[in-house]
Amino acid sequence: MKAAFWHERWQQGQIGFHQAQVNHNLKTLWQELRPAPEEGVLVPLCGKAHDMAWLQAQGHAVTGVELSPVACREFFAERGLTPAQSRHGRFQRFSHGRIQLLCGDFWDLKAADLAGVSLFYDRAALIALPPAMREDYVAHLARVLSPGSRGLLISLDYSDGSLQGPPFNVSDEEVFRLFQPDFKLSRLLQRALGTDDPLSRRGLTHGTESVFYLERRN
Ligand SMILES: C[S@@+](CC[C@H](N)C(=O)[O-])C[C@H]1O[C@@H](n2cnc3c(N)ncnc32)[C@H](O)[C@@H]1O
Repeated sequence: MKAAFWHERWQQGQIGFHQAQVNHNLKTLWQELRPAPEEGVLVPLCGKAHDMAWLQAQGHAVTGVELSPVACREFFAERGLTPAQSRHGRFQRFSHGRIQLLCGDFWDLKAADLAGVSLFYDRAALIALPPAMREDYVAHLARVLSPGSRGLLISLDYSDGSLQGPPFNVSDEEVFRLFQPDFKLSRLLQRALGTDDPLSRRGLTHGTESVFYLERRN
């Protein structure tokens, strides 16, 4: 997926992936990480997810990484906040309180940008990427996260080919294959997508959502 694809989606407001509320799995499963409020959270490919505000409300400092300046601006504007803006390496940094959004390419993120971060949250990031980019994504995640970092991954498995991604089909086997070299992982939950899921309007008939616990190996 080229950057232009995502810029266009945001400019045209075609953001069906954006959830109107905080993700249910995040609220129910975050405690599985045994998170301490002083631990910072990385949210790769963050969009303008309400999940980041929820994470901040749990006491965490949040670092989101997002290509689109539209998404970064809207995240703060929708909360009536005016973020401070500065240059941070190759990123444009928007920040307010304990949330900073680094606007730019995830692959430009460095371990040094994540001081104090030992938690992460991936919802609709891995599954937004086509197969050829996923290995690179996981390798980069492993590169920037410090050993022992824990995170949640929410993925989507639909094998009937009924949908043209993104979101892409990522089987649980693929999740294990991608992450196992650098992460310990276990599946916390798997559930069938209901007919009320927004993806059913795009033709998805059978799909499951899985939530994984991940821990960066030492
Ligand atoms: C499917 S959306 C998910 C957004 C968010 N995680 C959520 O739950 O709403 C994927 C997001 O990744 C962003 N993105 C895609 N490629 C990226 C990259 N290389 N670096 C940073 N952000 C990227 C897109 O602009 C888009 O907002």
